[in-house]
Amino acid sequence: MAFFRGLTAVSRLRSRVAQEATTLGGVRWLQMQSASDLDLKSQLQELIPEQQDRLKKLKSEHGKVQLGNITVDMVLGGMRGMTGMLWETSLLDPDEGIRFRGLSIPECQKVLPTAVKDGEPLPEGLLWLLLTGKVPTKEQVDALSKELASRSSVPGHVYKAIDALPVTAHPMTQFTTGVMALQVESEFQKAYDKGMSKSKFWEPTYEDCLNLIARLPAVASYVYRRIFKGGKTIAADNALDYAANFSHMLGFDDPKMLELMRLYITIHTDHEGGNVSAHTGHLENPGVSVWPFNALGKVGSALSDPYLSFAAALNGLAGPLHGLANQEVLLWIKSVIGETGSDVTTDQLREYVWKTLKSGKVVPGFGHGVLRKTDPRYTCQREFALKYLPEDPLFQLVSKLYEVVPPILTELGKVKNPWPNVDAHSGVLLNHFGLSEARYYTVLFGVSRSIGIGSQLIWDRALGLPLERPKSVTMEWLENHCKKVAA
Ligand SMILES: CC(=O)SCCNC(=O)CCNC(=O)[C@H](O)C(C)(C)COP(=O)(O)OP(=O)(O)OC[C@H]1O[C@@H](n2cnc3c(N)ncnc32)[C@H](O)[C@@H]1OP(=O)(O)O
Ligand SMILES: O=C([O-])CC(=O)C(=O)O
Repeated sequence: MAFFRGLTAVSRLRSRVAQEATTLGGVRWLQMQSASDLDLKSQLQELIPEQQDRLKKLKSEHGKVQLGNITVDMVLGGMRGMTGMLWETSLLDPDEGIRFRGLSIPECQKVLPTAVKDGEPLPEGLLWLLLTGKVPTKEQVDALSKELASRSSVPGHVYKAIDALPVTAHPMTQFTTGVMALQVESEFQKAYDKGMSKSKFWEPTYEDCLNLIARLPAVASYVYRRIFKGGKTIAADNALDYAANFSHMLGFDDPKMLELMRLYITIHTDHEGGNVSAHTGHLENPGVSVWPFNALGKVGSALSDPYLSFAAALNGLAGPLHGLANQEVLLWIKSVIGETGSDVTTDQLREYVWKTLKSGKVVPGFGHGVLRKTDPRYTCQREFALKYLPEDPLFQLVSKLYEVVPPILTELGKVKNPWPNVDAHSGVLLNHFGLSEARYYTVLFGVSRSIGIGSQLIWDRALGLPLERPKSVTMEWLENHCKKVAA
């Protein structure tokens, strides 16, 4: 395939000194040298007018082209298979999995800058890629690391807001409260209140999103240390990259754990637009708010600022069928061991899976709303485990589950995808390096997802995407409609 042949040429391309642009598989590879090329916002400034024209042309020339039929099943089935929104930063193929601006996870691992030789991609590089569609140079990624560090200071009232909650509150509740408290500094809200013109909305959105992404590791690690380490916080080391600094503030400095955090933050960022958290953030619904901040949605249900939107997204992520599944997987694995002992046989495992299903529960970490094969985010975490922790007993149990669970789910006859998803693997990796508090895991997912949701939010504003408001109908309406169609 031309795209893969193109990829082998990427390293040659990237080593060229002269400015050069080629189009490969929808991604434009660009090697640049000037100082302003290191500034992400300047890059966007250049890209936005051409993308606005592209959207205008698409609308005017192809606005009436049909994308498929909507069936009653789709309306009743959570809109599965219904193409209904624009999401530029990533696209999910049911068999191949996610592509970030056209690049699969293995391709990102090949071309995105790393902190160590042959290491995992730096999440700053993925942020750059999601926002611009271009693979950044190491210099661009380093500049973005510095920029995020310079934006990372968290106002004291945020910690006070978190401290107002009982320490027993779920980490996601504490984290979302912190995000809502950050909202009082929203640049978008200030600009909107001053009457800023719509054409400029993307700029304060950019400021808010970058500030939000930059500040989340400090808020998230505060929550972790408050709940699990007696409130003893660790100061940031702003010389480190984004993921390494986050790991450091959590209390984990093992170089392998830093690599894991870089991989973890990179792969959880974005999963096209229809997943619960991304879609919720896109809808920007300030109705999903957390006491005592529920009076803050004054910018209105359309154009809620990035903090409000992201807090709403986090509330969706906190559901056990979505992001909370990473917590559920590790707790489930530990409950298997608690019941059967650490040398679990295949038969015992099979029995436990059936017991879970018969009690009316799902097997966490398996199945997906869109994917129909093993999640490539699972596969890359498995490769990480094979490299760094092949002897870990929980990793071996996860490997055994890969053999045991899919045939059982297939036997049920109703599960569309029996294969493991991203959440089936993440917990055992974190647990290996000492981050064993499963209840915290979804917070890590949330920090990462800010990168995808934030990137798309900036493009939502740059492209002037409209308020989202699909039509709903009643059962009676559907029955009458079907009668008319049959007549
Ligand atoms: C980051 C992420 O969000 S990845 C997903 C994380 N979530 C999990 O791992 C939780 C376990 N998995 C699930 O519950 C589901 O597979 C979901 C929620 C991810 C997808 O749900 P759907 O799109 O409805 O899946 P699907 O169409 O295959 O469901 C059909 C039936 O199979 C069931 N099913 C699907 N996966 C599983 C599973 N892992 N265990 C048991 N039953 C399952 C569904 O509950 C549904 O049953 P029902 O008809 O009695 O209601
Ligand atoms: O795509 C989905 O529906 C769920 C998912 O895997 C994610 O959001 O990462």
